[in-house]
Amino acid sequence: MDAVLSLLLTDLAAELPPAVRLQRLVSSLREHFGCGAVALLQREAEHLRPVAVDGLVRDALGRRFELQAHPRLSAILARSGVTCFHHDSTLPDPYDGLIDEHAGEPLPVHDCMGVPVAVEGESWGALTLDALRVGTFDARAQADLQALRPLVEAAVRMSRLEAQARALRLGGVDTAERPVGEEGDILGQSEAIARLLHELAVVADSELPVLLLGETGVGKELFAHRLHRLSRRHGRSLVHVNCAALPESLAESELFGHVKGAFSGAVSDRPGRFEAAEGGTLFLDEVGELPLAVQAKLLRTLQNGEIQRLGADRPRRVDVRVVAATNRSLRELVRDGGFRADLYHRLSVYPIPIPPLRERGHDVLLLAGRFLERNRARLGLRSLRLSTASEEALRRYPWPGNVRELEHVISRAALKAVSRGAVRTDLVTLGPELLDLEAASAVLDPVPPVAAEGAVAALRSGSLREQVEACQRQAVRTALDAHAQNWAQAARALGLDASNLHKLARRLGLK
Ligand SMILES: Nc1ncnc2c1ncn2[C@@H]1O[C@H](COP(=O)(O)OP(=O)(O)OP(=O)(O)O)[C@@H](O)[C@H]1O
Repeated sequence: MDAVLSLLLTDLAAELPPAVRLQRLVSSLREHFGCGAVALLQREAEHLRPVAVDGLVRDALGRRFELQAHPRLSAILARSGVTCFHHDSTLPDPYDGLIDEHAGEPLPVHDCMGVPVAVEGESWGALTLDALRVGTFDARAQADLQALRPLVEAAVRMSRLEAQARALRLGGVDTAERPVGEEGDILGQSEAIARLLHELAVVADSELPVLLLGETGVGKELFAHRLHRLSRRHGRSLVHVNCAALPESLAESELFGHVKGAFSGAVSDRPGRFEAAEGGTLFLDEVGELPLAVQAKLLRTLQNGEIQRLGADRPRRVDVRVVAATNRSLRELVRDGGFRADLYHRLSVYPIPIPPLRERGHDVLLLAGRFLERNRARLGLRSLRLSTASEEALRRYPWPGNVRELEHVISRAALKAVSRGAVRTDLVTLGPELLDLEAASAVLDPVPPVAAEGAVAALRSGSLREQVEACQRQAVRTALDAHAQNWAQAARALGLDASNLHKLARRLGLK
C-alpha cells in the first residue's frame, strides 16, 4: 500500500502529465490487487472522486483492460457483442433496473467520452463506462473490501493534491508582481478570492453540478470558465447559454434541439446546446430566468442524463456537466413560484457564493491597476495612474456593479482625460473628478428631487428585500431620466449590461 501511495506522491512531485500518473496508478492497482480492484475502487470512490476513477477507467479502456463482471451484467454486454468473464455470485444484483430499462435491446457501449466503442467479437472483458456505472465488480476483491480502503483514501488524497497542483500550474491567483495577464485571468489577492479559487479547484474534478451565486459583475462567468479549465473536461467545449436572452418560445429548442418539422420553421434537424457541449460543460448563465416549461425538461436531463430533441420520438444520452449561475435568490424565486424547487435542489448540489467586490479589500486597487494598464495601452498613453484621493475613493465606494462597474469607471475616466487634452507623452493621473463616483452614488442613493415623503417612506419600510427593491427601482428610474430614457447609457451609468438592466427593470415591474 505504501508503495502505491509513495508512487503517487512521487509522481505528483515530479509533475508528470495526468495520463502518465493514471497509467502508473492502474499498473500499481493491478499489481497489488488484480484487475477487479480497479472497478471496485471506482464503485467505492464514486461519491468521493468520480473523476480520478473515470480516468483510470479511460486509461484501462484504452488498453483494453480485462475485468470480471457480474453474470447478469455480462449477459447485457453479451448482447452488444462483448463477452465477459464471470463467476457465480450470490451477491445482491444491482442491475435489475438496468435490465428492465433495456430489456431486449443491446446496451449501447460507449467509452467515457461518450464515443461509441467498436467491440471485437470475442475479446473477453472489454469494459465500458456504462458497465462501470452500474457497478462491475469482482468476487475476489469484494471479499477483501477492507483492504481497499486505504487505496480509496489515497485516491482521494491524490485528487486533492492534483487539484491543488493544477490550480498552481494554471496560476490560481494572479499577484501584483506578475505581469498583467491575458484577458481571462482572474485577479485577486484577498482571502475571499483565495478561498474561492481553492474551492473551485477541489470541486472542478467532481462531476457535481455547481451553482455560482453572486451579484451582477462579480465574475461568475469568469469563474465558470476557470472551473471548466480545471476539470477533466477542459479539452472539450464549454458552451455558454444566457438563459435570460433565450426567447421563451425558442428556449426548449435552443437547449435540446429539434427535428425537422417539429414546428414551422424547423426546416432541418438541429442539435441543441446540450449536444454542442457533449463531453464538456454547459454553462447556464442567469438560470433563474429559464421558463418554467423548460425547467421541467432540464430537471429530467439532470436526473437521467438524456435529452429529447423537440419532435423526436426517442431520447438520446448526453455526457454534459452543468454549471449554472444566477444573481438572483433562487430560494426566493422558488418561494414565489418562479422556479421549480426540485430543479433548485438538483442545481444547488454545490453552491459557490462569489463575494462582492466591496468585500475583497485591496483587490479593488489591484483590479483598477489592470484596467488602467489596459486603457493606457489602448489609448497609447505613456502612463496612466490614479491619484491618492482616487484610490481612497475607489476603496470606499460600495461597487454595486462590482468588477464590471470598476472596469467601466476606469475606462470612462481615462477617455475623459484624453478628451480633455491629455496627450501620449503625458503622465496622466486620474483624479476623483474624472472617476465621478459621486454621480454614480447619486444614481444609486438619490435624494429624490421632489422629495415626496411617501417615496422616502417606501424606501425605509417593509422587509429588507422590499427596501432593496425600492432603492433599485429608484436608481433605475433616475438613471433612465438622467439619460433621456436611453437604456444603453443608463445601463452603463449603473455599471450594468443593457440586457441586465432590461431584466432588472422587468423584475422590478418597471417594464
Ligand atoms: N477577479 C477578476 N479578475 C479580473 N477580471 C474580473 C474579475 N472578476 C470579474 N472580472 C471582469 O469583470 C467583468 C464582469 O465579469 P462577469 O461577466 O464574469 O460577471 P458576472 O458575475 O457573470 O456578471 P452578470 O451576473 O452581470 O452576468 C468581466 O469583464 C470580467 O472579465
